[in-house]
Amino acid sequence: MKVDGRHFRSIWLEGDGWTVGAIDQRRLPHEFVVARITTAEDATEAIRSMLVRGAPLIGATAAFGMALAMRTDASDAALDRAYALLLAARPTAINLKWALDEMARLLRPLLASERVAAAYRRAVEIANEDVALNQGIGRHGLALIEQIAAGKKPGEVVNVLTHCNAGWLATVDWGTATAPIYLAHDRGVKVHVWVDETRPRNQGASLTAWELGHHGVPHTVIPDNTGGHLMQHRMVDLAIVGTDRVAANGDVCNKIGTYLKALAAHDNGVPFYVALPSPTIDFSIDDGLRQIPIEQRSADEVATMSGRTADGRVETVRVVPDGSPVANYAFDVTPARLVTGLITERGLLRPDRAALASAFPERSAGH
Ligand SMILES: CSC[C@H]1O[C@H](OP(=O)(O)O)[C@H](O)[C@@H]1O
Repeated sequence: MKVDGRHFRSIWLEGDGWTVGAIDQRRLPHEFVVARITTAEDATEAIRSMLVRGAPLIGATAAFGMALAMRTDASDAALDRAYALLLAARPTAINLKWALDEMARLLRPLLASERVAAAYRRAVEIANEDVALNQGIGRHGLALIEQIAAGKKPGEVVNVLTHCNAGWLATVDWGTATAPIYLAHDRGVKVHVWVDETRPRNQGASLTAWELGHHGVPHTVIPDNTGGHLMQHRMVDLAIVGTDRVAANGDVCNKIGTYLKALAAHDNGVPFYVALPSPTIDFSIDDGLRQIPIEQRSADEVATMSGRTADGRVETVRVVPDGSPVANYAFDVTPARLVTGLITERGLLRPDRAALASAFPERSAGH
């Protein structure tokens, strides 16, 4: 999407044909810094440190990480080492394993001499496919927003609430939850976005607000605990969030706090949609609450905050007493019963196994 009028993706193959560029999301919104990823170890650290984050982008980064690994050493042992290294970077987003499996399935049968070119070709394909999948999600989600807009009085806006960042920064481009929003905005539909700040890493305040601002989409950043109040006062027409893994029964794993938003939406009759590309579906599990691993991240992410000082410096300060224990669960699971529908590249689906298997038979086969 656009940054100061210039088109960017979140990750790309550089002109030298082998190094990988990526926006360092840890520096946003105060600094726009491009990182160079030149090894599988770099790619692993980029995922682990959240230089890149968001399920589809994590997958694309891992695919490039495998290509970088093959460039260094295309042996079977090196392939297995790179797969294991990248897989261990973060546990929850299923797109990471999906992308690694795609790469391994392609590379294992090849001669070592064929692997580098094939790996880069597939990594670029995975990135390009993600963009196309998100555009499909955008088209299907647009219909929801247009349907709500049709019921509004002239001049009234469609108020959408979103949690965390499932924008173009969480994918290669367009985003998942934001794709319908960008399309609606670009078509002149009056849309406004309530942006949950999303503690503790503030992906909403730092990333979603930054993206929407650069695209000119009206938005308001709100503390995480505000959404229920807005829903009680009919100030939210629709909630759209992303996801890191959807179980075959329609349970949705997403950023911590999503479950609480879904409860508030259910209690107030607000449609609660989850946007996802099909690589985010895990057909191997049918109970999200019990089977999806929830990442626990460092205490520092909760105990400290970073921001820009009045004189323009970016500083980090401690906001929790020294010695106070901290728990930092990065995700939670929203049961399918609280999800109105899934917005996928193949349409709007009920959050259940039958609908998912019918829409994606090629992926559900064997599970
Ligand atoms: C389109 S996937 C976005 C998804 O990923 C985020 O997690 P993180 O920032 O920790 O990678 C969050 O759960 C988003 O909804």
